[in-house]
Amino acid sequence: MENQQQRQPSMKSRFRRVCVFCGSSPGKNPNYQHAAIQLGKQLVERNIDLVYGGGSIGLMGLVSQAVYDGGRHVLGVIPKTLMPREITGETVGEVKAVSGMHQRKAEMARQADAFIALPGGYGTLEELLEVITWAQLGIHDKPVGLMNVDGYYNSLLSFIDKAVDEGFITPAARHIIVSAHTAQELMCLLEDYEAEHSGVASKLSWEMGQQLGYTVKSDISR
Ligand SMILES: C/C(=C\CNc1ncnc2c1ncn2[C@@H]1O[C@H](COP(=O)(O)O)[C@@H](O)[C@H]1O)CO
Repeated sequence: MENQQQRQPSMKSRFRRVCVFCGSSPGKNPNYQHAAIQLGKQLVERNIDLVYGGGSIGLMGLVSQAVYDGGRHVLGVIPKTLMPREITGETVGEVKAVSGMHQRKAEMARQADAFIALPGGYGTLEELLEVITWAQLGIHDKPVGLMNVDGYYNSLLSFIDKAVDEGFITPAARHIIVSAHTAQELMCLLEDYEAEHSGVASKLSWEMGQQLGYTVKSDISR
């Protein structure tokens, strides 16, 4: 379908670009695929661009196509090793090649004003937990949303609540995760989210920036 750049935005958002983590598989429940498309449409409606892991496979392909079809900018960040079309498929919009998986995550984080995880597997969980950990440390204060489609993440949320009960996660850090069952509800919650954690770990931010190849702290903690 043609990219409809001239479509008028109908809603204002505090976010310019959102990073979506999601399955490289479509999942068995059609509601996961429906949710990926709905999230893409929500971003379009709110005039928000997308950054994601690139390619057209699984839920990644569905969300990126929906954003692209709605006329918003799509940025796919792909490690060079995953670039062959037979691995991740064609990417709509702009493609940024990076040298490895760590650089990909850093670049996606740098480019985004907020993060959202749809259902997914190990890759999605790893990406999600990393941005939560970075928020906990104060490396960034960007909102992190969980699309709990049909209760897919109920067991993860229960586990995190247990970690709070057992003293491994503070109640303040528990509030980093904003979850909802639908894209519309989640976007509304994220728009209102205010970071509760105190202080920015400036030394850590700086060191991580150095490690990841960025020269200034604000590249990540913006
Ligand atoms: C697993 C195989 C290929 C996966 N190909 C990927 N292509 C693009 N992005 C990927 C891929 N694998 C992981 N990612 C990143 O992690 C998330 C998806 O991982 P999940 O394990 O499917 O949840 C996604 O957000 C990407 O950024 C070969 O069989």
